[in-house]
Amino acid sequence: MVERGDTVRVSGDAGTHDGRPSVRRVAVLGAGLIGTSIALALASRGVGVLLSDPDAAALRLACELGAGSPLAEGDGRPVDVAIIAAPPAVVPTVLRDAQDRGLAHVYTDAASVKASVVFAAERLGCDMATFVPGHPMGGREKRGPGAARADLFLGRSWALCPTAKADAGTVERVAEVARLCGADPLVVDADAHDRAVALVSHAPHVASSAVAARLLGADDEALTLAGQGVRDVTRVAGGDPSLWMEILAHNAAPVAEVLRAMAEDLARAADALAARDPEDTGGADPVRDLLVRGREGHGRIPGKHGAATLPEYTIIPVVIPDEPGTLGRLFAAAADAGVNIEDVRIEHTPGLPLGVAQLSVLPSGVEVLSRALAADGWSVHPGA
Ligand SMILES: NC(=O)C1=CN([C@@H]2O[C@H](COP(=O)(O)OP(=O)(O)OC[C@H]3O[C@@H](n4cnc5c(N)ncnc54)[C@H](O)[C@@H]3O)[C@@H](O)[C@H]2O)C=CC1
Ligand SMILES: O=C(O)C(=O)Cc1ccc(O)cc1
Repeated sequence: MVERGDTVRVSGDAGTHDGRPSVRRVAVLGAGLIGTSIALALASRGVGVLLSDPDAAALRLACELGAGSPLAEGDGRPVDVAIIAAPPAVVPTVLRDAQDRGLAHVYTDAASVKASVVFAAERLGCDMATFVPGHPMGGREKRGPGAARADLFLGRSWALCPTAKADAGTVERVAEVARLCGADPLVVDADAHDRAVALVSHAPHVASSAVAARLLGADDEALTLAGQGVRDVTRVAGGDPSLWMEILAHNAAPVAEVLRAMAEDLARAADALAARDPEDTGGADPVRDLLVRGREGHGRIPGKHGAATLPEYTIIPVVIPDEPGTLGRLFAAAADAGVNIEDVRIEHTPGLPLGVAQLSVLPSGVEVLSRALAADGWSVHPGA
């Protein structure tokens, strides 16, 4: 039995409840990045998935990817769990509408903010006995079903924020959805959740945007010098501004508090650097203090839970000419070698006729692929 508390890990085996699977059919409302990723993960575990989205193209693509079949084609029987994976502002109305239709026995959502969703759901008269607000802590800076991945939540925490009105058994049911997706369910109070994600997700997103926004005024030469560090720090800034504006507006006060503290650190560092004597190498320094505290803070980020279950890809860099048809030939060569390319990223050097394709493959395929590509005339750099 799950108790509500500040943060409580939910025990249990993946996909079972009292030894029997209790989540066999789900509906996912919102077939974007998160909804389709949840659907793909559940479908891969044998769960029947019905999907809906007001965007017909998103729904079609999600279904084509194997995430499920359209809800409209379902038989009308209530599913075990309905998962609302739509933007935060619409979650309460989607919930109310789904409950009015008797769509499911239990309802959850995936919105990045929780207290405002709970507040609006209660005000709308939603049945809080069957609603367990949730938040999977896996994501990407991309949106839409095309960016979905069945392994998006592997080893991630998945927050569950039931109110005191939640029926016994509902939290277990939603925790099972999280476990079926490979995640680690954690029961946490909605306000505590919002303060936590302000610190570990929402304020970092704004900080990433602040770093990336400085690049707008940079000349091309400066950008040519961009290395992996700035790419890492600004990755999440590539997220959808409309979705993030909604997330930040729904968690405004906790995010503002973290941003103010960051701004103070940065202002102190800037003042100290501006006043710095280049000869002075010792003594107390606000900049050093920030760097030391930063390293300590970084060290506090826990490793991914269950990292052993994550597929580890090896990246094989291949130098490619920047001309039409190159990628097609490269992929065909990989297919001839019988090795699946799990992911690909292209690095271009502006002004150069060459780029680097970073091919992600399972370790078992590295040697076969490297040898086959080299034999086919490609410039391959495994281990680089
Ligand atoms: N992007 C991320 O990395 C993460 C996002 N989330 C949360 O997941 C939710 C979905 O975000 P994403 O999948 O990233 O966005 P997305 O933009 O990829 O997908 C959202 C989907 O919801 C659909 N939608 C809009 N109104 C709807 C309605 N009334 N009923 C059903 N569907 C509707 C849209 O057409 C769209 O296909 C948001 O609440 C977000 O806060 C949670 C964890 C990570
Ligand atoms: O891109 C990443 O690494 C993320 O961590 C994304 C993310 C975005 C929003 C969330 O509510 C949860 C996770």
